[in-house]
Amino acid sequence: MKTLAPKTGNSCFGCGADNPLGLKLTFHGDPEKGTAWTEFLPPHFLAGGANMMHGGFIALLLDEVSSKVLSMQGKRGVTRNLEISYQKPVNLSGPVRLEGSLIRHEGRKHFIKARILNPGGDVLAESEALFLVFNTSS
Ligand SMILES: CCCCCCCC(=O)SCCNC(=O)CCNC(=O)[C@H](O)C(C)(C)COP(=O)(O)OP(=O)(O)OC[C@H]1O[C@@H](n2cnc3c(N)ncnc32)[C@H](O)[C@@H]1OP(=O)(O)O
Repeated sequence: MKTLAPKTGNSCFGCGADNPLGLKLTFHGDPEKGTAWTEFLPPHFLAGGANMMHGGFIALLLDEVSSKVLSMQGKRGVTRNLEISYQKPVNLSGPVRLEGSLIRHEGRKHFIKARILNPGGDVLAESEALFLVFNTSS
């Protein structure tokens, strides 16, 4: 098990310590299994309408936890493709859990699935992403 905490000098909206507007998320994961996860209480400024999270921020969270699957393994890459299924509203009055896992990789191409769950274990949104990794030779 590995933990990635926000670092100074990193202004990433999701995980950096130096973004005053950022979420400053800490992630956990298993590099060998290719997994990453976190739990947090979404701030209300992520709202889209009523008490629901904005769809763009849902995409951000799925992208973020997907990228952390790679970070856990010491890999650096960027999102080439992100396909999202919005299944239920993400309610802003309770905590959410983000989970990501590596499906497979072909050289630099890494295929990663992710999801957002509520405390009852309901899947609210899911994604499949293609990340292109810079620092891999296999
Ligand atoms: C540094 C850490 C930051 C982490 C931040 C968290 C993640 C992010 O939010 S990153 C920000 C958002 N992403 C970006 O800004 C990336 C913008 N895009 C780019 O820079 C480029 O498109 C880049 C570098 C990803 C890829 O460019 P390029 O090397 O030309 O690759 P490209 O040819 O377009 O596609 C790569 C491969 O994916 C394949 N591919 C593309 N889409 C798909 C798809 N939907 N399904 C399967 N394969 C696909 C292509 O066929 C190609 O395959 P092959 O290499 O075998 O021919």
